Amino acid sequence: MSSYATEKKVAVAAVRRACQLTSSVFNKLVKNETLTKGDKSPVTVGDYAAQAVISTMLYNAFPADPIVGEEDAAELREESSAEMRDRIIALANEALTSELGPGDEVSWGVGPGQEKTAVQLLDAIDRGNHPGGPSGRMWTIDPIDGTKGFLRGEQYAVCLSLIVDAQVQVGIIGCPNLLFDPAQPDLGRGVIFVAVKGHGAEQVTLTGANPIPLKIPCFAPSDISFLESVEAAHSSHTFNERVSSLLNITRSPVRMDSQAKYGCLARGDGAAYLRMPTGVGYREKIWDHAPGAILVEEAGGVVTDSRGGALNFGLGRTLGENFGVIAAGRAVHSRVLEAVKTAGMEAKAKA
Ligand SMILES: Nc1ncnc2c1ncn2[C@@H]1O[C@H](COP(=O)(O)O)[C@@H](O)[C@H]1OP(=O)(O)O
Ligand SMILES: [Mg+2]
Ligand SMILES: [Mg+2]
Ligand SMILES: [Mg+2]
Repeated sequence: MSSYATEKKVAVAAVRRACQLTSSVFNKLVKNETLTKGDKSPVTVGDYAAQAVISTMLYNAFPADPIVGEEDAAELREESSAEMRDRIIALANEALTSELGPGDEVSWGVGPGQEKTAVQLLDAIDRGNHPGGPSGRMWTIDPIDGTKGFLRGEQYAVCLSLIVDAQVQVGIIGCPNLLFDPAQPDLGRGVIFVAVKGHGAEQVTLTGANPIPLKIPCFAPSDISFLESVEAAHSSHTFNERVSSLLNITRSPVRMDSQAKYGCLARGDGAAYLRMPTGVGYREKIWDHAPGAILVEEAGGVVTDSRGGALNFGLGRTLGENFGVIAAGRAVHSRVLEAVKTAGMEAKAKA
């Protein structure tokens, strides 16, 4: 099985630079309220600029690889976006060319990259327009996952994956605001989760240091707690409550935005991630689950939809029909799956 060593190096380096960018956007634009509350622009600036950085670095290393990215530059190309566009270009170039210190020589093969023109960076964002599908290599980019968490100064994630013939091979999740070790808060914040299919999962610092292999622990029933979205609109809190009570779970759920939930699951901060749709019609996106799914599987866990079926990353930009997501260690997963089926039947009988 390929170890995807070059892909992993480039992907970690790209996520590292993008994390530096999103942190700086938060400090410059969100924390100081440079832009008014409720204005979606700080996150929009961060989204576009981070996708530009990651896409540029991927192109440098793998020019033929298609990209399924969340953002596209259509709006940015409009004359009315000139001010925001300039800000994005400056931020992306700063992130692409800054000296990051130890471990950075991997980024471009030879240290920091060259400045890019506005045209090159807009084109880089638009390279994320690949439709996805069942065959070939493709990368997924979610430049800021958990935008609500980003704006609150809580959890968000910079997410990147490599999919080959519909199978996720490499997954990287950068979490600038996540404690490196919740048991040792003085180690500070900032984690990059890394997984390669068949080669395990690990976490490193934002500088790529201190690698720690990840393995989902076995949980005693009394230690089980759920990880779930903060936003009730993104996944059903009430359904999770019912599943918890069917399993006699007494611990409160841990609420957190973004794919940081998959990372926390992979290292044992929470025993199961349950994401049930809140209504009909929303289709989960592949960039919201591919990096998390490979991470949890490589840490020894199981990721399925709510019926126990595999997530299909070969259907296009979405996971197709949305039946939710259940991720957990093997033993917990089968118990949660049973309870989800029971809760689902109860809900149907009531409707
Ligand atoms: N109705 C919805 N159901 C499920 N997920 C959603 C819904 N609306 C948005 N999302 C996505 O959920 C992800 C965040 O999940 P969480 O709340 O667990 O952090 C985001 O990628 C967000 O997409 P988007 O970035 O387009 O808003
Ligand atoms: Mg997302
Ligand atoms: Mg996003
Ligand atoms: Mg979004």
